[in-house]
Amino acid sequence: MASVSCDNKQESELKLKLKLYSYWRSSCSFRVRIALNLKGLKYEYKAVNLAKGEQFSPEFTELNPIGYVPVLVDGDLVLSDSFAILLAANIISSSVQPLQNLATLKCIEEKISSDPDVKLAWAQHYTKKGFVALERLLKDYAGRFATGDEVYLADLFLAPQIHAAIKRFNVDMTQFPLLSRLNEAYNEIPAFQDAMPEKQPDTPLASAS
Ligand SMILES: N[C@@H](CCC(=O)N[C@@H](CS)C(=O)NCC(=O)O)C(=O)O
Repeated sequence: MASVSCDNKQESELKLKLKLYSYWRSSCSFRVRIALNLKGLKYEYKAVNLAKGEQFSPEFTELNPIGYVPVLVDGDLVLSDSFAILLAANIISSSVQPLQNLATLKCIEEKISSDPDVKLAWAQHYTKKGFVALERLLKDYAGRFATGDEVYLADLFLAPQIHAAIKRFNVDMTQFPLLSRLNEAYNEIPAFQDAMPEKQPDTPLASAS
């Protein structure tokens, strides 16, 4: 019995070794949640409420001085950028997500207009601009997934951005048939489903279970 409980203890310590600082709606965290799920890696979910500004708390900025999620902590190793965790899918990461990030939208609200429609139009504009480019770029490469018939890095970046476009920014996806088809494929995979914002422990959405 003693050795069993010791094994169990080791197992639970191992499970708790990985900690993901995440926010339910964060597309950058969503990328990493998919990757961890695909790898079958269990992690402790550490919720950082971006809407309440918890990313600027001293405890969090100790881990990531720029105040962004995700942060993955593996023992003594702290990885504070989804690129470092996953490598690249550049259009989403450089030309779409930063332009619809909470920090950008807040700046527009403070410096340009407090009308929520202005923020929404901005987010829609840059999302569509990126999606138009992606539809063209992926047309000769896509299979079931973005770059073939296997899930690869581009899919980890695309799925969260398409999800945000639909659920958060109300983008008309009929203009993007290829991305819509990819989104349907993502929605069938458990690793993607379990990483979705509405399934996270910190989601305020009623559908959370
Ligand atoms: N390059 C970073 C970007 C991280 C990032 O922009 N995170 C967003 C959530 S998706 C965030 O924490 N935003 C907080 C804010 O805007 O204050 C990465 O890929 O991890």
